[in-house]
Parts: sequence; structure tokens; C-alpha cells
Amino acid sequence: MGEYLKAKELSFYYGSLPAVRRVNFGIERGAFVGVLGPNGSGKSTLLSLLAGLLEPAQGRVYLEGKDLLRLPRKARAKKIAMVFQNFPDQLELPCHEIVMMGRFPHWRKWQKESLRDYQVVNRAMQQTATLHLAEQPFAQLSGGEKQRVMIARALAQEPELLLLDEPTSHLDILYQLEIMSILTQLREQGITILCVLHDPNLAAQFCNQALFMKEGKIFAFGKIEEVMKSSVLSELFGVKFLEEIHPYTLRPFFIPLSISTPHKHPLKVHLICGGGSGKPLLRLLLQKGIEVSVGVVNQLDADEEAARKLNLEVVTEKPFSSIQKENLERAKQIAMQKNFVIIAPTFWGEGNLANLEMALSLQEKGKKVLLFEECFDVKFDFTGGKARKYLEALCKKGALIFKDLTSLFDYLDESSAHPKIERFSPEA
Ligand SMILES: Nc1ncnc2c1ncn2[C@@H]1O[C@H](COP(=O)(O)OP(=O)(O)OP(=O)(O)O)[C@@H](O)[C@H]1O
Repeated sequence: MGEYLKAKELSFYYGSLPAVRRVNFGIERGAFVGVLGPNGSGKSTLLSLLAGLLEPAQGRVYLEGKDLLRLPRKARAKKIAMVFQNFPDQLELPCHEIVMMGRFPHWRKWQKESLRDYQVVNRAMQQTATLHLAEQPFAQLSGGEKQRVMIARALAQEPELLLLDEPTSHLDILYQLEIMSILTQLREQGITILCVLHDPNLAAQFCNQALFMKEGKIFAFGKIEEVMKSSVLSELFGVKFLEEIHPYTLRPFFIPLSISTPHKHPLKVHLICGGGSGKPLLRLLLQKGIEVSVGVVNQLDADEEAARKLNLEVVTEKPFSSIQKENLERAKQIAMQKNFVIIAPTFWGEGNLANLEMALSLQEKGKKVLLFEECFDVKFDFTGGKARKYLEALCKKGALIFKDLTSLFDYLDESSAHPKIERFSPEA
């Protein structure tokens, strides 16, 4: 556990509403932590507790091993600066005076601005690209400009610890990246940063740690490469994400798939596919909230890659290798837990033919097998007709054949409404 900033059993209530619940974590000096979580999960409250602006109901915050609330207010303000989500935005003061406010903790009573204060203010405004706004009244700035001036004010405080609550929320994409780069530079200068962000990609690209909050508790905390996973983000936000690797930062980035599954579909399917034949099916099945497992597919196959990125249960075989018995057995066990086995129109060779054998054996055990007319197209068969024989055997024993995806999904919809009724009969 880090020693610089520590939260120990930290709890806070608004009246009887628990906003932060028994939070424990610690960070090292110089960390850059992205704080993420759904709306109302307690991120802002946590930041205010870490700044010493709210007093915890239970627990304590320790800065360099010292109880934060025992530090005199001025000493605290010299060490910690906070950029708030909301600020009084109708101030008629010129921006340089707003930034100069950051110097207050460094002043003695009746002290006037020194040359050094002006130098620090100047530097902070340079760093945030706000120097040209120095004489302008704060109230007349755009939302993004105001936000940058407030960051300049925090920098003028020359803090060791910088706490920022959604500093990029009003900024266009260029300034979002600029602010994150500024924060990265500050981190390189030794400033410790905790920053509430709503964009997982900004956190993944710029922060070195992520702290995820859910319902007032820590949901996950750790290095970006350890906790920033599509599975964690999906569980946190209730949104499915596709995870990719950024081509040159080599950090993960996430694409929301806009597939939200608030109501889990009652049906589960096992998909036999390969070479990308499963992708259109996967998309539609997942959109409906149907649980899908995949296999056996070779590693590096397009369907294997898609299934892995979507965090599906997938049984794989080594690249370019025939399916081994143990993998087939594993796929069988997984498929037995599903309502249907679906066979996509896939190329068949000696290496993956065992999947059709598996489908037959699953059917013999009572599993319903669904396939497409297109599966019988000779162009898919590189086994000299063996694949077709398996497909015909499946049909003879009751597999259902569908013309297209629409008819398959009509059938699945009907089956989920009446899960016990199997009203379709196989076409020849
Ligand atoms: N001043 C307040 N009085 C009463 N309840 C509050 C107050 N501030 C926050 N809350 C409640 O406390 C909980 C946590 O709020 P908080 O603002 O810390 O969450 P957040 O994760 O920062 O949310 P957001 O992402 O929407 O900014 C929420 O349920 C919120 O409604």
C-alpha cells in the first residue's frame, strides 16, 4: 500500500445517505490516479474528503503518515489544491486575479503580492494556455477557458497533491488532451494527482493507476494494465466495451458497444463458427442479451479474437492445429449448459471437422442444433464431402435449418417466450 496518501476506513454520509463507504487505499508520491465510476458513486465526495474539505464520519485520511485533519488549514492548502466540478462562474475579476487567489495559502497576514507570486501566476497561466486571457473578466470566458483558468489557479498554489473533479468536462477534444498532457508533465515534476474522469480512454492513456467507485465503495483499484479491462468497465457502468490496444501508446482503449443488457435474456447459446462467420451472429445475439459461448476455434482466428475481446467464454485450439480431444470435451461441457447449439456457415477442413462431430454428439444428448441453409454450400466444404455428411446427419436427427438470420432470431424470440415449445420441424 502506498505511503504518501492513505485513506483508511473512510466513510461519509449526507444525512443518512452513505456517500462513501469504508474506503481503503494508498498511493505513492507522484502517482497519477484516474477516479472513475457511475454518476453518484461518491467520486466527488471522496475527493473532498481527501482534500480535507469534508470531515469523515468514520476513518481517516493520512498525508505522509499524518492525520490530514490535524494539519493546520493553511499547511493543508499549501500541500493540496483542488479543482472543483462547479465554480462561481459569474466573477467579474480579471483572470490573473483569479489565478493569484491560488497564492493565498503562501501569504502572511497583510502580505502583498511579491515578484515571485507574479512569476508563479505567470507560469501557471502559460502552462494552461490562459496567459492571453489574463486581463479578461472571468465571467466572460467560455466554459473550457474557465476550466483552464481554474486549473491555473490550482497550479499557482504550487501543490504537492492536485485533486481535480472532472477537469475535462467542458473542454473540446484538443483541450482535453492538452489538459491531460499538462497533468502528465506535472506528474513528471513530482506532483501527485487524483483526477475524476468520465472517459475511460483518457484514464487509460494518461493515468498510471485507476480507482473505480461504485455505490460509495471501491470497486477496483490498481495499475491501469491490471484493472483497466473491458470486463471491469462493463460491470462498473453496465455497458459492454470492446477493448483494443492503442497502436503507439500500447495502452488499452475502449469502444462502447452500446449493447446494454439490463434484462438478461433467458436463452443461452453455444456457437460453432470460425474465420469470421460468427461475427454477425455474435453481434445480434449479444444485442438481445443472450449469453453466448464459442468454440472450438483456433487462436488468432477472427471469431476467436472477437469472442475474446467481447469477454465471452471461448474454447480455443492452438493456431493452425486440429482440434484436440481435451478442448473438444471442454467445449461439449460448456455447450451442454446452453439451450441451443448454433452452427454458422463456416469453412470446414480436417482441422475443425471435430466441431460437427461434437454437434452430433450434443444432439444425441438432447441439445437442439440450429443451422443455416448456407451451411450446405459446397464452397465451405474442404473435407471432400465429410462435412456435408455430418450436416445431413444433424438434420435427419432434428436439427433446424434457417434461411437467414431473421428467421433464426424469430425462432429464438418465440422459444424464449415459450421455452418448452419446439414448434419448428427441419426442412429437407
Ligand atoms: N450536498 C449533498 N447533499 C446530499 N446528498 C449529496 C450531496 N452531494 C452528493 N450527494 C449524494 O451523495 C452521493 C455521491 O455523490 P457524489 O457527488 O460524491 O458522486 P459522484 O460519483 O461524484 O457523481 P457524479 O459523477 O454525478 O458527479 C450521490 O447519491 C449524491 O446524490
